Amino acid sequence: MPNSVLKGRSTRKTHTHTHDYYNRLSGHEGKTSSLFLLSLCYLPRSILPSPFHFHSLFSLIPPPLSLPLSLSLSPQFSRSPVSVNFIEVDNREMKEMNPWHTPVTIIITVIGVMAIVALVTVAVLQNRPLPQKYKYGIVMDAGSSHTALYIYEWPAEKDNNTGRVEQTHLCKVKGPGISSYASAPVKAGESLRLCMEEAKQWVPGKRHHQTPLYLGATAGMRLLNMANSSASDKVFQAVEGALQKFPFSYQGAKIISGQDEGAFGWITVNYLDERLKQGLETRGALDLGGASTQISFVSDNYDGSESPSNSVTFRLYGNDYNLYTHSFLCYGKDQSLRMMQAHQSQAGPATVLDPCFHPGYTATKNYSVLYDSPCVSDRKPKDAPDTFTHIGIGDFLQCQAAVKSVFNFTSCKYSRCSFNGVLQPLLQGPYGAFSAYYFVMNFLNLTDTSVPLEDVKEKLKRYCATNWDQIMQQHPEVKLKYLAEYCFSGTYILTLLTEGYNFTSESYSDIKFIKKIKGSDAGWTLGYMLNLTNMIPAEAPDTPLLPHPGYVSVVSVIAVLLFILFIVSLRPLWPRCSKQPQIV
Ligand SMILES: Nc1ccn([C@@H]2O[C@H](COP(=O)(O)OP(=O)(O)OP(=O)(O)O)[C@@H](O)[C@H]2O)c(=O)n1
Repeated sequence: MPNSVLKGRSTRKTHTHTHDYYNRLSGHEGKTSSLFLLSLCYLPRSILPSPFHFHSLFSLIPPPLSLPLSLSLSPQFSRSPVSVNFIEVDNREMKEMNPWHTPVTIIITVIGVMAIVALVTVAVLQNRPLPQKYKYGIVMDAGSSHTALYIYEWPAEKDNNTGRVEQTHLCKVKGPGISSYASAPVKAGESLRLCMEEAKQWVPGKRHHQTPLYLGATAGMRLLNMANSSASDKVFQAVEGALQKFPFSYQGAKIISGQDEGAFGWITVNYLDERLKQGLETRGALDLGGASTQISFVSDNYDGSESPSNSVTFRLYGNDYNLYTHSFLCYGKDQSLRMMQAHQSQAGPATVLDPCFHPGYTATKNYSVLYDSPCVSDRKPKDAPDTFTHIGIGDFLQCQAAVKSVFNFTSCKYSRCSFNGVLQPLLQGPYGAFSAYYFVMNFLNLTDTSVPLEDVKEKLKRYCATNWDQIMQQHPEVKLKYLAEYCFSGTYILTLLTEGYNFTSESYSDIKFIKKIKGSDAGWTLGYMLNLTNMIPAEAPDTPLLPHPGYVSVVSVIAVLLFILFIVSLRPLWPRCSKQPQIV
């Protein structure tokens, strides 16, 4: 831009004019624009692409502000000791020489800015997470001691692989397990009604019809089915009739096999721990119920060729697993107590002295009730009286010996066995122990497995020796049936783990007693539902390269870079300051 366009004035005159102009524009928005122009011209040369022609900058002021084409100073500037030369520019000439005023440049600029704004807006809006909608699934665990209803939920748009399934509600059915209703099957169905009503409240109405409802029965029904299959069928009929009255998508009630119970418990634990998705070392699962107990783990020493009935193979998230699992029917804690007491009362005595119950504990028990289970029925003494007096003596060491009597360690046709001639590969930790393992060890305050096993046994020894009256006084809130059995249950757990499964003083610390993982109960139900709804993909899902915030950031940065590029590309059109700004 030729310097001739600038028309410098004498300092004195300029000063006067400045004041005149300032007076005219005082409070006018023109102040800001003028200050902006001055600032641009005072930018260090290094950041300016070419020397600015000071007069050209007037053209950057929008037309209404660039008139009258006289530069004013903000009050701050006019008060500073620095004096400024006043500049007057011929407006018409300026317009002709400044390409920023050409319609094409203005249109390109406007379109460029609009395109960038549109790009960023679309990036933000299109990828904005939608308000979360959920899907639901209901699983009823019809266990030997009780039934529990679990409600799971997961994000609706991600059900085929990536959404996390979480437990939202647990309802414990009042009364015993459904197998206890063999003589009055209708009551088995009725017992489920309250929890089903609760489920109707927890699952939004518009999701009811698409919410799958499963009922899986475990060892209690396995035993009833063995003892009396028609009674078991009637219980299922009653249960089905009751469940079908509810608006959910009923998927059937069935007895799940011990192998499935073990495998689904293992899936639940490792799914909740996110070990499957990330392909991490898995955690073995130890599940202790009332009528059966399961052990499941992956071992490098087990490929399924030895005792294939203990092998379950999976392909989950792109990884192959060869799981060892075994379910010991009758080795849940209620049935094992029966087996131990059957052993103690083989001769049918009128009094049974029991080292696994507290001193001072006395109860009258019925022989026919004790032997009313396929786990012990064949051992019922012939000439026993109807009842016997059950007396506690609280001796841990004797209790341990009595508990051991329920395990058979004599025969093993495999390379190594746990008990009862069942193959068990070398233990490979870590392990999660849940259900009754947790209830019992938590009550006894023995969940810390870093405490040496000998100390754990010592604590249990003292607990067992404590008088029953004192125990009842200390725990008035605990159900008497549970309370009376914790000495036996603790002893059984330690014996099962160490003598049965061969945990040593060292490997005992690999066990973690758990109830919940990230808000969901550890147990077979979640794994069961994940399997039946195909919620765990065999292959690792394709994940988007960038999460939503990352995507928006990248698009925004690209948009800003494009904008800068666009501005720089117009460099030939940039206005210039004069080499010697007219500011003194
Ligand atoms: N606070 C509690 C709750 C339960 N229990 C015991 O824990 C066992 C129940 O465990 P659970 O996993 O619920 O077993 P079920 O599902 O009923 O049994 P199964 O899986 O063998 O059918 C029962 O022996 C019960 O007496 C306990 O000792 N303390």
